[in-house]
Amino acid sequence: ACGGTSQPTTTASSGTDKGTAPASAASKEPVKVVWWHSMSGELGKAIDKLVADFNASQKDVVVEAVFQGTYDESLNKMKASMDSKSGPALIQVFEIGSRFMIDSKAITPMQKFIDADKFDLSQLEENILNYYRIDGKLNSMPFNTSNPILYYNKDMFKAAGLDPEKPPVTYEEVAAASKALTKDGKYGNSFAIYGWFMEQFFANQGAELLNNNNGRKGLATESMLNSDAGIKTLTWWKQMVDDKVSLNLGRKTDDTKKAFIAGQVAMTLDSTGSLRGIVDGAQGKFEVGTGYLPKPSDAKDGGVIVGGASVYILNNRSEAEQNGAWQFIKFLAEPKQQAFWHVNTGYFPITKKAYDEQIVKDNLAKYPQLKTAVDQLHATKANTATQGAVMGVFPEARQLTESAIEEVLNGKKQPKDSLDNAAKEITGKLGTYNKTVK
Ligand SMILES: O=P(O)(O)OC[C@H](O)CO
Repeated sequence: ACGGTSQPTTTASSGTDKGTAPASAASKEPVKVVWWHSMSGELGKAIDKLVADFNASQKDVVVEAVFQGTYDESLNKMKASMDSKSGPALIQVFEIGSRFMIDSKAITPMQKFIDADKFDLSQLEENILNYYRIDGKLNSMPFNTSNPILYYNKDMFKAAGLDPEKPPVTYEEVAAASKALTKDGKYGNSFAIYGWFMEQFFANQGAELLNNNNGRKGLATESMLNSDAGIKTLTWWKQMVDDKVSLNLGRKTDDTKKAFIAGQVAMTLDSTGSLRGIVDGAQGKFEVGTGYLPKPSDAKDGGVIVGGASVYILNNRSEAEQNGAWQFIKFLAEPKQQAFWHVNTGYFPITKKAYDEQIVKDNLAKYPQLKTAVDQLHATKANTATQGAVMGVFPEARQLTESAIEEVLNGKKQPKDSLDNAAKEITGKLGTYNKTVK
C-alpha cells in the first residue's frame, strides 16, 4: 500500500482543500496546513495518527492530511495546480521527483527553514540525507524512507529442502532456489515490473543509470539503462519466466504482494514500507523471511538507494502556512514520531535516536525481519551509483523502463533491443527537458 505501484483504494483523511484564504500570521486562529500524501491503507492510518498527535500537541497549526493517490498521481495533481492556489502547503513526493521539484521553482527549499531555525541535521541518518542533498543543500525533508528487500516463505523453503535461514543472495542462487520451489502449481518467485527495482538492481551492481555521475555532477544528458547491468538483470529475469519458475503478474506490487501472502509464490521483492503489511498478512499461514536485494555473483560493490519519499513546502502558500508546515516537519522528525512511523510501517526512522525508543526495540524482537532492511541500508557504501540517479524526467523514464521490461518478459523483444530503445527515448526526453531548465 505504498505510494509506488499500489492502487489508491482508500481516502486516508477526510476533506479536501479547495483553496482557503491563507490565515494571517497575526491571527489568533490556527493556521491550516494542507498536506498531500500518497499513503493508503495501514500507512494512511499511521499518517492520520501522526497528524492528530501534532494537532493535539499545540494550538497554532492545524494540519489536514489529504490522500491524493499514488506518488505519480499526486505529483501530476500538483503540476496541474501550480498556476493556482488550489495546491497544498506541504506535499509528499517520491524520491525520483526530486530533480523535478527543484527545477519547478514551486518550492521553498527546506534548507532555508533548516538554516533559519538552526535545525540540527546531525540527528538524521547521513545516508538518507545523502540522497536528498542536491547541490549541497536539502530541498525537502526526508520522511518515509525505504529500500527493496527480498521476502521469502520459510515454510516453502523447508518443504523444498532449502535452508530457511539462508535466503539466496545472487541472481544465480535466486534462479536455482526458484527451480526447487516451483511445484504443485506454485511458483518460485514473482517480481513486479517496477522500474524502481531496475534502478535498485543497477545500484546493487555499482552501476550508474545516467551519465554525469547519475546526474549528480551536472544535469544528466544520457540514459545508461542499456548497459551491462541492465542487460544482465533482464536476461536473468526473462530466463526465470521462460523456465516457468517466475510468475509475471504485471506492474503492481499490490498483486505480487497478494500472491506472496496467498502462498502462490515463494519469493517476492517489495519495499520495506510493506513489511508490516506482509508479515501481518502471512500471520498464521507461514513464516516470512527477509533477505537483501539479489545481485549477480560477479557484481561490483554496490548497495541500495534510499527509496520512499520526502516532503516539500510549496512557495505559493502564505508565510504563515509555510512556517506551520515547517513546525509539523520538525515534529515528524522527532524520535518519538519516527519510532511510531517505523514500527507501524517498516519505513526507516530518519532520526538516529528513534532506534533508542523502547517501542522500536520491542518491535524488532517481534518483527526481526526489520533488521534486514536496516542492515542493508547501513551496509551500503555511499557513491554516485548508490546515491541514486536524479533527472527531471524520472517519472516518465521509470515508465519507459517498465515498458521495456514488459516487452522482454512478454517475449516481444530481446533484453538488449528493448533497453537500447528505452535508453534512447529517455535520452531524448532528457535533451528536451534540459533545454527548459536554466
Ligand atoms: O513504496 P515506497 O514508498 O517504499 O517507495 C518506493 C519507491 O522509492 C518510490 O519511488
